[in-house]
Formats: sequence, C-alpha cells, structure tokens
Amino acid sequence: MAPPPSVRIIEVGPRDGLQNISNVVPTRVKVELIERLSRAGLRSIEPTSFVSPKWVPQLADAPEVMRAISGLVKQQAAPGTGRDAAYPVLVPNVKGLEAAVKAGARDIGLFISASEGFSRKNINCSIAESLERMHKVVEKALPLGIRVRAYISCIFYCPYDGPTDPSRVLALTQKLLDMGCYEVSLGDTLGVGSPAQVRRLLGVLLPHVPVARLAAHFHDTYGQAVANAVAAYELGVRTFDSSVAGLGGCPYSPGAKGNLSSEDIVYTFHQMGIATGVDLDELVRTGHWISQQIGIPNGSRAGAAIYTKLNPTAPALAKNVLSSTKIATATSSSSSSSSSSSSSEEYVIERTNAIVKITLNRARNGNALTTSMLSNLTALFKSLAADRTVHRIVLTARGSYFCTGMDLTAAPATTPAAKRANFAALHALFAAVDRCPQPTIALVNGPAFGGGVGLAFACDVRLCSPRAVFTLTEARLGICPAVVSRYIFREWGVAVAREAMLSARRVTAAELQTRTGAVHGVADDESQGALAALLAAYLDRLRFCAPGASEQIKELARAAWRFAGDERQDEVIGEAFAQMIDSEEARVGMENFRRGVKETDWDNVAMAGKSKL
Ligand SMILES: CC(C)(COP(=O)([O-])OP(=O)([O-])OC[C@H]1O[C@@H](n2cnc3c(N)ncnc32)[C@H](O)[C@@H]1OP(=O)([O-])[O-])[C@@H](O)C(=O)NCCC(=O)NCCSC(=O)C[C@@](C)(O)CC(=O)[O-]
Repeated sequence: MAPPPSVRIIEVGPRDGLQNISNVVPTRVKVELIERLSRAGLRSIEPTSFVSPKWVPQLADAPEVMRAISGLVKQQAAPGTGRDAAYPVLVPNVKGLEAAVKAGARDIGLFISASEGFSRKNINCSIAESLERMHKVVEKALPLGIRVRAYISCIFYCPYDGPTDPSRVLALTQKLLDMGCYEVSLGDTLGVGSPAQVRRLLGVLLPHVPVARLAAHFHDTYGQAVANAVAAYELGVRTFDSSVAGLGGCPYSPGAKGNLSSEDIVYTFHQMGIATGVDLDELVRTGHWISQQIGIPNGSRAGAAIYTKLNPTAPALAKNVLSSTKIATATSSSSSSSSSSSSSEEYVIERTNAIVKITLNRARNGNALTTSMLSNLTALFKSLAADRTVHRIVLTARGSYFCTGMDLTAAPATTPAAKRANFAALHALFAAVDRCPQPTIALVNGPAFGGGVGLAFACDVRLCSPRAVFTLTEARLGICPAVVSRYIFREWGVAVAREAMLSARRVTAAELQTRTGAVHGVADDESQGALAALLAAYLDRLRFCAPGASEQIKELARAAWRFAGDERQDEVIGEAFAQMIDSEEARVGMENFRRGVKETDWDNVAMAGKSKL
C-alpha cells in the first residue's frame, strides 16, 4: 500500500518569529521553545541566526542557544536521520558562517532578495553583490559538510520596487541551486500574495526547477497564508516554512499578522489527510505556552481554537473570546490590526489585540443584571484578570441605557440561603471588576441605575456620553444601595454620594466630572462617534503605560483608600517599591529611555517570565 502523502514543515518561530520582538526573550525561553517544538515532532527547526547583534539584538545569544540545543543538532547527524532533520541557522556572510560553525551548526540558511530595492535597503548591496557574497559562503560551507538552504524574499512584491517579475525569481532560484544550495525557500515577505500569484509564479518555475528543491514561506498579512500553502501543495511543493503561534510579522505592515502559523497549516494538512509528523495537540500547547511567555496573543486561529478544546475548564475567556490576535512587535503606534468577537444574549466580547471590550447586550431590558449575567460576567472578569495578554478592558452597553441595575422582574429571594446567594453573586461581580489587574474603563453610553451605577464605578475610569445620568434609585424602591455603596462612596466621596443616595436624584456625568472628578471624560455630543473618539484617544494613551506598573498602581490606590495613613498602607507601598525596582518592566522602560525611546509602546513589548513585575 502506498504511504499517505506527506509534507515537511520547517518551523521558523524561534528565529523568524522571535526576531521581530523588540524586547529580548531570555535564552532559556528560546531553548525551551525549540525543545518543545522538537517534542511536538518538528524535525526541522530554525533555531537562531548569526547576523550581527546590531541588526537583530534579539538573536545576539545565538551561540548560547546552539550550545544548549547541541544534543538535538547532533541527532541530526545520526544514521538514518535523513535530510528532513535540520536546524538551519541564518548567516549573512562568511563571518556569520564561521561563528555558526564554531557554535556547532551543521545546516545554514542564506537569504537574498528578488528585488534590487529591498536588497539595497535591507542588506545594503545589489542582488549581484549579494549573490557573490553567498557564493563565498557556500564555497566554504560545503567542504565542511555544512548543508546550505537559501531563502528568496519579495517573491511577489517589494515595498520599494513594486511587483516582482517571476522570471527574476526563476533566475535566482536556478543560480542558488547551481551554487550548491539543497533547497530554495520562496518567501512572500510582505504577505501580499494570493493563490493566483502562487500558481503564476510556480507556473514559471516548475518547468525549469525540480519541485522537490523548493519550499514555500508565506506570511499572513492578508490572511492568505494557508490558502497559498494549499495552492503550492497542489502544484507539488512539499516543504513549508511556518511559525508556531504565527509568531513574526511584517516590518512593512506594522500590526500585520505574522508568518503562516504552524498550527494552522498542520491542521489544514491533517484535514486533507496529509501527514506532517507533527503532534498537533502538543504543537498547540507549545504555541499557547510561548504566547504566554512572551506576553503577546496567540496568532494562530487553529491554535487558539484547539487549545480551548484541550482545556475546556481553563479560561472562561476562551469560551467567550473566540480567538486571540497577534500584536505586531514593532514599536509603531499603529499596530492595532486584527480583532475577534463572540456574542451571547447577555453580552458581546470583542478583542482587538490587547484590548477586550465587553458590551452588555440586553438592551430591551435596559441591560438589567440577571442572575445568570452576574455569574457569567464575574467568571469573565476573573478569566480576563488572569490573562496577561489582555492589557485593557472596556465595559459598555447596547441600547439606550448603560445598565439599569439588578433585574427587578426576578422573583425576590425569600429564604436566608437565597438571600445570601443573591448578595454573594452581586458582591462577586463588583469585586471581580474592581480586582482586575488591568485598567478597566466604563464607557457609559446612557443612564445607569442602582447596580448599573455600581458597575460603572467599580471600574477605574469612566468616559461618558452626555446622555449618561447616574441614579441611585434604591431608596425609592424601599431598599438601599448596599453592595454598590463601597464603590460609590470610594469614587464620589461620602458627602456627594450620601446626598445622591438619600435623594435618589439624577446625577449627571458633567456634575460628577466637575464636583468629584470621578468621571474622566464626557463626549462632545450624544453621537456614538463622539463617544468612540473619546475612548480611542484614551486607549491610545494607555498603551504607553506598562501593564505591570498599572497593576501596581491599582494596588496602591486600593491601599490608599482602605488603609489611608496607617501602617498597612506603608507595607503595601514598600512591597510595591521593592517589586518595581527589580521588575523586568523597569529594566525595559529605563533601557528604552536611555536609548532615546521616551514612550514605550507596551502592547508591543514581549516580556519574559510569569509576571511583568
Ligand atoms: C429604566 C427606566 C427608567 C426605563 O423606563 P421605562 O419606561 O421602563 O422605559 P423603556 O421603554 O426604555 O423600557 C425599558 C425596559 O427595561 C425594563 N427594565 C428597566 N429596568 C429594569 C430592571 N432593573 N430590571 C428589569 N427590567 C428593567 C423595563 O421594565 C422595560 O421593560 P418593558 O416594560 O419594555 O417590558 C425604568 O424602567 C426604571 O426605573 N427601571 C428601574 C431602574 C432601577 O431602579 N434600578 C435599580 C435596581 S435595584 C439595584 O440595582 C439594587 C442594588 C444592586 O444596587 C443593591 C445593592 O447595591 O446592594
């Protein structure tokens, strides 16, 4: 019986994926990533590169990484291992080759651009000079038994020269194979290609080049990476570069999705009955792990979906937030690019990179808080609190009202147990909002009543429509605003809050803004657009405030309120100071300042270790 069709996956995450991340990922994390990928069945992994640390500071630890994975690299030479096991390191020139060989590399990768403009901008030489440089490396590498893989970038399009003529790619491919490279990886650097372009290019190449000597390297900027890989497969290509968790990015499209995700392409091939040799579940766990380690959302859609299935009890968030999105790792301020959402009758959750927006969705009941909403929202806020990739949370509502408080149509609790449960559910929700480590922003679109007022003031910040009016109606109903009082007294001050509770009067956002400072912005007019603009400007400011520091600030504020002036406040301050001084964030922020980067875009900073502090 014929063996099932198979493909070879070259995992490029540890090199191509991580190299765009501006803050240094610790060597031990890189090494563990490579080991995990290997355990997931990936036999070809690009571990690092030997380019100058000045160009790619992230990979300055290449010798240490190679030393740590020397066992894996040695296995590559074991009898019967075959060509498919490889750890190609990128080298730019003979100097890089020498360093790579010294570090134990047995397989190298060389890169060249199919476009003159890109070549000159990227490596400061013409294509002809680049070929000459490669030739020198190959001449030295082959006699040492070092195998050479080549990458051609900009196969479809160059940011400087425009569309790439396929005949140029053909000519280069032939030269590289003639030179002695065992394989040429065709790179759509900008991720602009589509299956039609893949067919066109391969149509030009395949009459002249053995397809077994070609690999495909796609980026997902326009969401075409999997489709492109399938198109290439259908034309006979059997080797694909991909990156776990879709790590990577396109330097010319800040915020764009990264490389073809390994989880996505392995899932696709398995669905097609094509073997990859990869344990997809293990790969998915690895993608989740590295995303957590470096503090950026998992860029693989299949990865996020499968991880949720594998861990049904883990994040309630996973149930609600359909998939995470990749944050670009450049330091540009325009990196917000992709989003996902999920909705229920109770609320809608939208995620845009590091921001999660929750929109209450029971407009016909004024977004009154049912028992089920209380428990689901509590679980949601708790899971968001635990997710280090979420940096800011926005709470808003659909319809005319923000939230009309407790559901008054529900049968009243009569037994002591039911009353306790009622209290516990209310208390838990406000506490979960209050204790979120991330800055929480209530975007108050309209009037709020009772518990709805509590919800807005359990958040850290309030941005309001001029329609937002806060009414603590409880006294009119013969009850008192017990649970919410904690947040109302804290944010409004006792004098204002007591009077508003006693009179159950309407308190406008403008009044709270001027009298108490507990409203932080009121939109210019009642339109949705004005409120959205207010939010956008505020969120943009918050991305320059470090997440760990924000968490600490919230602790300090809580302590200031609870322990004002007493020794316990000093204890919290002392702890915060000690943690701050040693924190990874402090190191990054200060280092950036010294380098002249006055404002660090923390959404694009990868942080090592469990805590950002
Ligand atoms: C909001 C207006 C002015 C709209 O006035 P309206 O004339 O009802 O206007 P509408 O046409 O916009 O209708 C909104 C719909 O939402 C419903 N609705 C509205 N609110 C609720 C609610 N809470 N529970 C259940 N349903 C609610 C309302 O009954 C109506 O349903 P419909 O008649 O179309 O079927 C009026 O309906 C109203 O006064 N609602 C009550 C608001 C209120 O007093 N909330 C406080 C609740 S008590 C509380 O939260 C206690 C707590 C948590 O603070 C205790 C503690 O802290 O310990």
